[in-house]
Amino acid sequence: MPEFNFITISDLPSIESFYLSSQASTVCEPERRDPSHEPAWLDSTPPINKKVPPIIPLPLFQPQCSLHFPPRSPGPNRHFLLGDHGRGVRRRAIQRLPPRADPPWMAGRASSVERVKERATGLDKFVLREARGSSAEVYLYGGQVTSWKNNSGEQQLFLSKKASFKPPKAIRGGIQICFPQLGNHGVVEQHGFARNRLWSVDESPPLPDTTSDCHIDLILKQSEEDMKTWPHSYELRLQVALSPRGDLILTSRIKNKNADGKPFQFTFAYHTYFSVSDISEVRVEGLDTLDYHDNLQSKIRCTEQGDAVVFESEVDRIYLSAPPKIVTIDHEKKRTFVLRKKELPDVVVWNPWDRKAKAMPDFGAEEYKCMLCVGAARIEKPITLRPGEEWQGRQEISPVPSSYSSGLLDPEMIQQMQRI
Ligand SMILES: O=P(O)(O)OC[C@H]1O[C@H](O)[C@H](O)[C@@H](O)[C@@H]1O
Repeated sequence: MPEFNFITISDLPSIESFYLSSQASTVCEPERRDPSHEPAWLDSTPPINKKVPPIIPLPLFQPQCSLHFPPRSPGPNRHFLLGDHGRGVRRRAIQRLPPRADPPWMAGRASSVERVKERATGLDKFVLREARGSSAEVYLYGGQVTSWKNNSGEQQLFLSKKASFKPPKAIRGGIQICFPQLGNHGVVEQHGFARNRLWSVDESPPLPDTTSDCHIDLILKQSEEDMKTWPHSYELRLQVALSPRGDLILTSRIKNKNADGKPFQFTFAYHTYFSVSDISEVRVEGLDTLDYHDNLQSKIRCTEQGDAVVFESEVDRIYLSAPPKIVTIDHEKKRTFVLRKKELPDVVVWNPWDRKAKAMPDFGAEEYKCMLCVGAARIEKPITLRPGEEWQGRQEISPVPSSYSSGLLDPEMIQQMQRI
């Protein structure tokens, strides 16, 4: 699903139906007055996501209306043509749209990235503060995000009160980077070594894919010690970014730097601990009908029967070949996490429930009630890289109001998105 750009068109001509086009392409043809109609598309070059319905019914005959567009369609400051349908472009109108203005409270505020030494742990972390209010904390230890607050300052990630920040234990919570393996199927330790190694700041990061001006780039390379068990030279880059909307975007790049000509193979996961209000009120959508490996039943392959995953006992699964968008709905908190992923087909879903919670030294006995792991991964089909080759994977999480569920957008969400 694309994100949306919003524009406001003033002075709509009073015509019964119209179409709207941009320099690049025709955008959509709203059906006559009936808001329940899907728009018809006048052409398909370049392809536009046809699943996008006219979320805000187009109020014809009103002097002003808001329309939504997929991101590749025109943004601010571009020309639009407005014409009545069927008879050519009769009332040709070209509008130059004003750039979306920042809200007044943003005046003088800028994003920042600060390096801080944590007194309690002695570890270095980066504090990202996006100008519109969201923030994140990223440790050099594990390259791990341990905190992510939305634009209203609410924590979105779970971090155990009993988390250990002492190597070699991985920090329990946040987003763990699992490389070069997830689980214990491989030659290295459970979930790989990346989550408990000290990363460095990436001094020569690749150009960011996002428009975010609030990000940190980290890098992990092989150590002599690790070469004993996993004899490969690699560069694992991680960029953590906050978007103006408060989304948390993680991009990883892994490059084979072997000088001996040998390829290597790995699996990967963003083991993401969400903070939830009450696990029994949470549902994960987007995984229905998928096959999964059930780690509680010797990894046997099962098929999801429900239309959503709900939690009444321990769950430890790897869903296979999931769609690019997975939605975790927290009814009680009225909050939804929309997780979008690239090159990471699989999804880890885990809640230890009471018995396992008690058995974990770095996890509170009751904490299973307020956390849920849902993370993008690449497990079933490991990646093989030859020397010089690079792989890139990405996980993007957006916090949205709970009335949003898979594939549907509602006016409340749109209003909220319009405000930022
Ligand atoms: O305790 P950890 O090594 O961090 O692993 C925590 C959990 O991670 C994954 O979700 C695995 O599927 C679980 O079996 C495991 O218990």
